Amino acid sequence: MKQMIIHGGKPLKGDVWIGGAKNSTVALIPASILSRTPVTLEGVPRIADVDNLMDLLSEMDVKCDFQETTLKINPEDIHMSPLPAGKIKSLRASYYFMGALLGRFGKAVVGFPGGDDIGPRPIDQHIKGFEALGATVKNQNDQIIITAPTEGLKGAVIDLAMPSVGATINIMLAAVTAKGQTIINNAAKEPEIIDLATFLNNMGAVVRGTGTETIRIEGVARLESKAPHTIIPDRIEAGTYIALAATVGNGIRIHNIIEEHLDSYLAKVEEMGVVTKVDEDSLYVYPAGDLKMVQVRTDPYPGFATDLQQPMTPLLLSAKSGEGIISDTIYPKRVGHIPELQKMGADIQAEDNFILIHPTAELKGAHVSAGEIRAGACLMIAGLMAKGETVISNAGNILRGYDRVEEKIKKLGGDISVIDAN
Ligand SMILES: CC(=O)N[C@H]1[C@@H](OP(=O)(O)OP(=O)(O)OC[C@H]2O[C@@H](n3ccc(=O)[nH]c3=O)[C@H](O)[C@@H]2O)O[C@H](CO)[C@@H](O)[C@@H]1O
Ligand SMILES: C=C(OP(=O)(O)O)C(=O)O
Repeated sequence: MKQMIIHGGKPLKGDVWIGGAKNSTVALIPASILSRTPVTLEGVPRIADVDNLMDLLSEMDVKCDFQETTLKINPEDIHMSPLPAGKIKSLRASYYFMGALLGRFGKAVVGFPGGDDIGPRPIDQHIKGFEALGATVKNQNDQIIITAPTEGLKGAVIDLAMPSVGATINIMLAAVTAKGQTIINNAAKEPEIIDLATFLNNMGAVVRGTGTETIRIEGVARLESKAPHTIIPDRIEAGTYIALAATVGNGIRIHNIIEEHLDSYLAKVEEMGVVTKVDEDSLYVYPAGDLKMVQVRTDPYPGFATDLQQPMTPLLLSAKSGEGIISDTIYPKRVGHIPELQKMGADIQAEDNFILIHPTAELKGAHVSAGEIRAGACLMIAGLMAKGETVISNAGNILRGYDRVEEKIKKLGGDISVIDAN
């Protein structure tokens, strides 16, 4: 088990570079098997989710070569293989192999995905989408078996009950090679979905309307990658460093960002009184003065991202007065950080589906556990703020999605290390 050890209380300063978006990357890697030619992805983050997806690709004889931030994927010798358990459970996005295998082979046998423990995460909308395209979906021994009819998948109109990121992407992956037109209504609008559409369209797919609530797909027979694809920057990683800079920063410049992707988040941070200056693709966070408490409500994009409510919490704790209320409408039970922050002396409680936060003058180091990736990011920032030593167990959950985090924080002057502990 990985442990993150932090000696807090030191001001951080300097420059940090944001990696490629985890939630794009984990869709682009499964999407690569739709290509009949080798694929090159640039700006790939060094995160455990990528390692696990590469292991899943190797089970299907897809070769990967990952150097620096360039990942070459060669699916030319791919064979259809069931992906029943093991690595499938290590991340959420392994479910994209359902759509990708169905699109490529007309059949997918994939175990139920893992991922963060943030409350119930059903996949009924994914299944509804596959069935609308003509596939038969069976649930056997903790595996989903999805089979296209002999004549292949056929385009359909699919009305999602909610704008699910995963269902939108999975349906896109299956529909790009289906016969005829597919329309996804009430589609998710996240930037990562646009990134995936750019990748697919550059391989010959015809996907229109991503970023709006209606996506139209005209099925094509064959996809071929012809040019490298550069992944968009990770807006959640960027938001995490903004919270870090506003709590323990003494002037931090965050490079490789797309400001528009952070609009709702920056609006809240600025409402608190944090001063930032945006340049072309970087953002400078000034050392924070007295901060005002604010209320936060998470929503689907372009609303405030659920993945940023926990990383922003240490910033709310450092407000001068008032009561902060967080309402996470996507995952109301995403509260695993609360008992851990309480161990550090934070005045924070979960009540019904709300999180109540009161200013906490000083956090103290403690032994805490990162139950999931963003709870971990929250505890990491709290540890950097706190007096004394903080030991975060289950730190592998942080490494699942934060690119070279130890190196980046050390470079800013933070006293942080990640060790193997048993
Ligand atoms: C790999 C990836 O991109 N993960 C992100 C993705 O997760 P993920 O794709 O799993 O999240 P969804 O957008 O699908 O979920 C949104 C909401 O819809 C519900 N739902 C979803 C699908 C379904 O079939 N039925 C159903 O009820 C979920 O329980 C949740 O309440 O979007 C989440 C919401 O922004 C983020 O927190 C995750 O970081
Ligand atoms: C919930 C998250 O990830 P995943 O969907 O991969 O579990 C996240 O990135 O915050």
